[in-house]
Amino acid sequence: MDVDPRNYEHIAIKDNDVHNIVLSYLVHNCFKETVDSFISCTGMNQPADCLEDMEKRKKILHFALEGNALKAIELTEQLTHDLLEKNMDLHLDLLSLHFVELVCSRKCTEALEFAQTKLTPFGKLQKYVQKLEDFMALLAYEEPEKSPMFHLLSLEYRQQVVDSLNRAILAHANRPSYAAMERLIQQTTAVQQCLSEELGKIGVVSSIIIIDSSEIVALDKMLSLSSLSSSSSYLSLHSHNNKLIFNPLISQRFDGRQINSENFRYCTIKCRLTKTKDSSSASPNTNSLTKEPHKYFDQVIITVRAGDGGHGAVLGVPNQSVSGSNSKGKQNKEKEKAKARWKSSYKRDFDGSLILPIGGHGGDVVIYADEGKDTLLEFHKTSRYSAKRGGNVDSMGVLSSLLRNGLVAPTLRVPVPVGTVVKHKRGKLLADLAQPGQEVLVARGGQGGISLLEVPEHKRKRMMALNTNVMRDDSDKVLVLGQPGEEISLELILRVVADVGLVGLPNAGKSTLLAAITHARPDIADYPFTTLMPNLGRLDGDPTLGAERYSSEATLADLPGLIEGAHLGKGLGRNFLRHLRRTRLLVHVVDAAAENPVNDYRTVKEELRMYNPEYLERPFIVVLNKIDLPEARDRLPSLTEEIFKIGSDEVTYETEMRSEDAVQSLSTEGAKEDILSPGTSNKDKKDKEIEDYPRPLAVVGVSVLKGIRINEMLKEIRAALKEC
Ligand SMILES: Nc1nc2c(ncn2[C@@H]2O[C@H](COP(=O)(O)OP(=O)(O)OP(=O)(O)O)[C@@H](O)[C@H]2O)c(=O)[nH]1
Ligand SMILES: [Mg+2]
Repeated sequence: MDVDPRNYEHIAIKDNDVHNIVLSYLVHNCFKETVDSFISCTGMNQPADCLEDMEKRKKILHFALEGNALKAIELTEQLTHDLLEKNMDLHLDLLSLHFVELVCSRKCTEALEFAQTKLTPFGKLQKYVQKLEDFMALLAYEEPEKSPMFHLLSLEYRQQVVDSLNRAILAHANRPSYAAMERLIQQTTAVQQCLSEELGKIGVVSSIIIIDSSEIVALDKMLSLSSLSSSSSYLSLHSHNNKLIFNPLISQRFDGRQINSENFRYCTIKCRLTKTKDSSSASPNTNSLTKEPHKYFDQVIITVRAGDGGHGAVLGVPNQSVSGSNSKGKQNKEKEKAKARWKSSYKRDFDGSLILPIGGHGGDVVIYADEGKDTLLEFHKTSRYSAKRGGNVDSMGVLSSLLRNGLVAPTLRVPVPVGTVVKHKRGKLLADLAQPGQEVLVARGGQGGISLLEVPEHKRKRMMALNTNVMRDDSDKVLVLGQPGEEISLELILRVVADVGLVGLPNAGKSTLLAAITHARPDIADYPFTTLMPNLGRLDGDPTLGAERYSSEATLADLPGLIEGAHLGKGLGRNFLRHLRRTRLLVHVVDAAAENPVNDYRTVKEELRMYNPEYLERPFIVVLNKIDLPEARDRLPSLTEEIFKIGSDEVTYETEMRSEDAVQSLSTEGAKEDILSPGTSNKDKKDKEIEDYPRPLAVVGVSVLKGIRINEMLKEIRAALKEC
């Protein structure tokens, strides 16, 4: 009788099947006591063959897990003879456990010697080199638990090795290396994943039929879930000839054979897929990033780590003894030859001293200003940057002229937007990357380790004549190890670099103005706070200047709109007011068709004054926008006059930020508050009225949308830029 998968759910599960799965799991993992009580509870027969070696395996695994890897190796060899000889991966893993144990107990000399005698022979095979380097690197750290290779010291790593040892011993005894239950869990996970990929993140109840669970092997990839529709939530896994077949509808594809219920034993597992949160959106950081990018636009903390230096090596002197010859003359001849070979194999400096290879320098970390970057947003997603470690000197080698220095790791170059200030997390200013291409070295890679000669005591005297620095000496041993690279937490603060800052209430037309005179394409819409983050645009040079036109090019920054109370944090504008710091000229954009444009203008000025009175001392022009609308056009003359009158003739513009002010302002960025607190030296400025500050350089009526009087406005902007 063919089996309809929809009927699988009604198939009764036999207790015995489940008991077998559980028992095999307990035996597999050497839970001896539990095995005994499980058997007595369920009344199952003692599976004598399986229990036989459980005791021995348990002992071996126990030693390995406790850190006595050498004992575990010894017992494994007794139980399995050639297992470790054949399985080099496992052998190295076990030896590494002993090495790690020595490192953890700070027995560095012992660890180094153990590595040289037992681990480095594995380095003959390229596939082990990286692993060996990682282990050796542990020696370079005073606190290896805090090194980048810390996971090698973890219990998880040890457990992993113990698990693979267990599997290898079982496989060696021709027993399944994974317990049926482990397989089952793996398969269930795979099915769950396939289901959720296929059906989306909707709730699905699926019945997974595991057939002949003791024989379950990996999923057969030839079958797909293509025929799975959201309504068919039944899957079946068929085991036949050690092949597991996975198909929503009973497979006609199953080697062309008919499947019927008599061929298989069944065991049903129910699994419910529930709505799961997408892990990427689960992180609060990413979540808030997508919702409120403006908050993360210009400030971030990152950690950078330079690469560790590669290790030097303790180099052996080539073996000069010649064995197997009885003839003295021949022996002497061979000896002479070996001596000559050994001498010529030295690399020497011009003064005859030996040159020994050194480990490669670890990669430095450099931060540089890149014109292609606009924001610091991406650093919120990836906040850790690590350079590569330098290459080791070939520790297998004897001294020869072919021995090379370890490879120098490349510098890790991290691009940031132009205008980024780089600081130590706790304050110290490192660099202000205001020009494209400017860079700062923030973390130095570790120095590579030196190499030493392993010279027997009786030859030492003669060798000393060659070079005094190459002798092996206990106190120098540490220098053989590459030095750790620097790690540092940095604060990056973006200061938009622009010549002109556009300020005004929301909806005044700032973004429209930017789009009208530059190639920038900011979002424009008929509602406030369209602009959430500054937009930059490049104003072409003045064509009337001929060849000098390029010197009159300028960058404009369109900032989010300001509202009353912005200096106290209302709206978005305050987040960006600090970006006006580097501008030379401000352009106040006023909606001349608004209810009270003069009031609007005053509001913006007041906010600037409250935030930083110096902003009112900066040269500025006023653009009365939207004069295509009759209500603006009609009152343009009176508005122009009124606005022009606000301010004093007597004060002059502060056309330049003095350099010490600039440095001061950057080094106090940590406080983030540009608002002056009472008692500061600028208190007087803050107490001044708007009328006490300079008047605008010009007031122009335009319609940036309709292109009315744009040229006049450009003329005023250019003239003002020339002045400051
Ligand atoms: N009639 C008219 N409408 C304009 C003019 N300039 C801009 N607008 C309109 O005013 C609205 C707001 O323009 P935006 O450029 O987005 O204003 P904004 O100052 O950047 O606003 P925020 O980004 O919210 O601060 C849009 O609907 C524009 O089409 C103009 O000269 N005339
Ligand atoms: Mg805008």
